[in-house]
Formats: sequence, C-alpha cells, structure tokens
Amino acid sequence: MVDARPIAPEILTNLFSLQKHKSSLSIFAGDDSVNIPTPASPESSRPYVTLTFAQSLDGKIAGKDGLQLALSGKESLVMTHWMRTMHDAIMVGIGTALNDDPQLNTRHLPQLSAGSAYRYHLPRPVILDSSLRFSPSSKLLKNFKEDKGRRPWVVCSPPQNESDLVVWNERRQALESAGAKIVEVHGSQGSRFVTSVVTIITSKIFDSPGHVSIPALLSSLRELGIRSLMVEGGARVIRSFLAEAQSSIGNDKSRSVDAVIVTTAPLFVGADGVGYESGLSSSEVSLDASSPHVFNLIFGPETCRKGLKVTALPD
Ligand SMILES: NC(=O)C1=CN([C@@H]2O[C@H](COP(=O)(O)OP(=O)(O)OC[C@H]3O[C@@H](n4cnc5c(N)ncnc54)[C@H](OP(=O)(O)O)[C@@H]3O)[C@@H](O)[C@H]2O)C=CC1
Ligand SMILES: Nc1nc(O)c(N)c(N[C@@H]2O[C@H](COP(=O)(O)O)[C@@H](O)[C@H]2O)n1
Repeated sequence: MVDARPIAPEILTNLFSLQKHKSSLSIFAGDDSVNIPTPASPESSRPYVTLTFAQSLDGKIAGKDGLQLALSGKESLVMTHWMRTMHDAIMVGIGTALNDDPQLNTRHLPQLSAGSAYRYHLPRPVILDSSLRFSPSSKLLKNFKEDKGRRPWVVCSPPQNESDLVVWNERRQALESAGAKIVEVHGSQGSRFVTSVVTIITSKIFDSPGHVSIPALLSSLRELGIRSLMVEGGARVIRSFLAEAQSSIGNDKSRSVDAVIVTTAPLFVGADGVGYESGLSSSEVSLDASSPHVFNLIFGPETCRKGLKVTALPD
C-alpha cells in the first residue's frame, strides 16, 4: 500500500494509456534503478513526448517582456506536478531557464507521511541551450547540490567558429563545476564524444542557426535512456515542437509530439503578452492517434484569477 493518493485519479488515468500501471505511476519505493512506466515502446528511437503548458484565452503563455504569469490554478498546478512524476525527463528552453529560474520538481503534490518508504519520481531536468548561457547559480543546480533534484542536463551545440570557442569553454567549465552533467555529440549523430565529468548533447543539424534540431535532440535523449519527455516551454520551444509536429503529418515515424496538454486560464493577457503561434501555419499537428490527449482544462470561478496576477508561481 502506498500512503498517498492521486488527487485526481481520473486525470492521471486519462493522461496516458497506462491504466494497468496506475498504482505505480508516480509513487515508488525510492529505487532509482527501477524505471517508471512509459508509453514509449522499447524499440522506439525517441522518447514519448508530452507537450504541456498553460495559456490565457488569447493564447499567451507569459506577460509583457516575458513576465512569468500564474496562469494555472491550484488544481492545475497539482496536475502538472503529477505529470512531471510520470516522465523520465522534463525540458525547458534557455529563455525559460533564464527568465523563470524554474525548479521543475514535484513540490505541489501531497506530502508523503514522515518516514514514508515511498517517494515521488523526479524527472531529469533538461535545458535546451545551444550556447551554454545557463546560469551556474540556477535553482536547478542548487537543488541538485542539495540533493533535492536530479543533475540537470544541458543540451548545446559547439560554436561553429574558433573565436567563440574560448567563451564557450569557459561557460562549459563553470557549468561543470556547478554540477551540470553534459554530453557532447560532435559533428553528426552517432559520432559521440563523452567525458566522465561533462555531458553535453549537441547536434550539427539545426532548425535555425544556433537551434538544436528537434529530431536529433529526441534521438540523442533516447540513446541516453530517456523514454518519456515532458516539454514545458517556453514560447520558442513550443513553436519548434509544434512546427515539427505539423511537418510530420502523415509520417508516424518522424512524429515528435505524442500528446498536447494545455491548461487554459479564463483570462486575456493582451497583445503585448508572449505567444507561441507566430510562424505556425494553419494545419493540424501530428499526434499519436492512440493518445487521446489534446487535453484542455478550463477552470471555473474558484480558480479564476481576479484580474491578471503577475506573480511568479508559488514556492
Ligand atoms: N505558461 C507556461 O506554461 C510557460 C511559460 N513560459 C514562459 O515562456 C517564456 C520564455 O519563452 P522563450 O523566450 O521563447 O524561451 P524558450 O524557453 O522557448 O527558449 C528558447 C531558446 O532555447 C534555445 N533553443 C535551442 N534549440 C531550440 C529549438 N530547437 N527551438 C527553440 N529554442 C531552442 C534557443 O536559445 P539558444 O539559441 O541560445 O540555444 C532559444 O532562444 C518565459 O516568459 C516563460 O515564463 C515558459 C514555459 C511554460
Ligand atoms: N503549468 C504552468 N502554469 C503556469 O501558470 C506557469 N506559469 C507555468 N510555467 C512553467 O512552470 C515553470 C516553473 O516551474 P517551477 O514552479 O519552478 O517548478 C516555468 O518555468 C514554466 O516552465 N506552468
């Protein structure tokens, strides 16, 4: 028997077609060597990808100049944190990492009783950061040092010209010293160079200059043992995944998004908020047909924000 209960089991049940694993989805006996259940098949060359974020009715995920907004209500935050427990890894772009300094943990879940033999699964934080701008004093690295979070992985691309290499190496060293685990993939997928201390994931295939290719990223993560990936944002990263999902319509093998789960807050942010739609054409996105999850939550008056609350998420 576990000593905590999902607050909204029907949401969990709907998230993935994993009913048979329901009892062990998020709470486990503290043995990290035991994998959490995943919808990805063992043969798959990429992780199962859940794209999930919160937006306003006018499709904004942040306020003016990237101001972090508390768009989710309490229930939605709890759901998001349950979802975090269900994925091997959780990813944000460097824009979000620098702007929000997120923790990407499961702190909004019900407390397990003192001395409990059980723990919540914590996903591996992954930061998409071509030029290593991630801060060595980030909360993610601090939490890792204090044994409150997993070692973050930084996904980057080595600079194309020699003159940028000095700065790049300095940043790499600072991140390594701060605890970032880095894997470096040079030149082409497959020719990988790994050191014991540093794990930098890079790719020579870019969506646009400096941007890591999504298919190459997914295949690298899968090679590193990531079977499920929760992508939280921000705007550019959401756009990249949606664009990739649009371009793979009709080709199941190259699909990059399996489920999209969007929390919609009943408010308008306005035109100067941050949206993710620009440049996306009007077409469907390619999703796993067996995943029934284009999942919208619209909360009622009790969680509706009174006016626009421009605070960071609660600690
Ligand atoms: N409401 C919500 O649920 C969420 C809201 N947010 C909000 O989003 C905002 C940040 O969004 P944004 O500024 O767009 O930053 P992102 O977090 O989307 O990061 C974008 C950066 O990631 C790097 N990157 C590397 N490869 C890729 C790729 N293939 N596609 C896209 N980016 C790539 C690029 O930097 P480089 O070239 O240096 O590698 C790029 O500029 C914040 O205001 C935050 O609060 C964030 C998450 C969720
Ligand atoms: N689900 C959700 N609702 C909101 O209202 C949000 N602003 C976000 N933002 C995302 O969550 C990250 C913060 O995570 P921590 O609270 O630090 O664990 C933030 O960086 C965005 O990715 N999400």
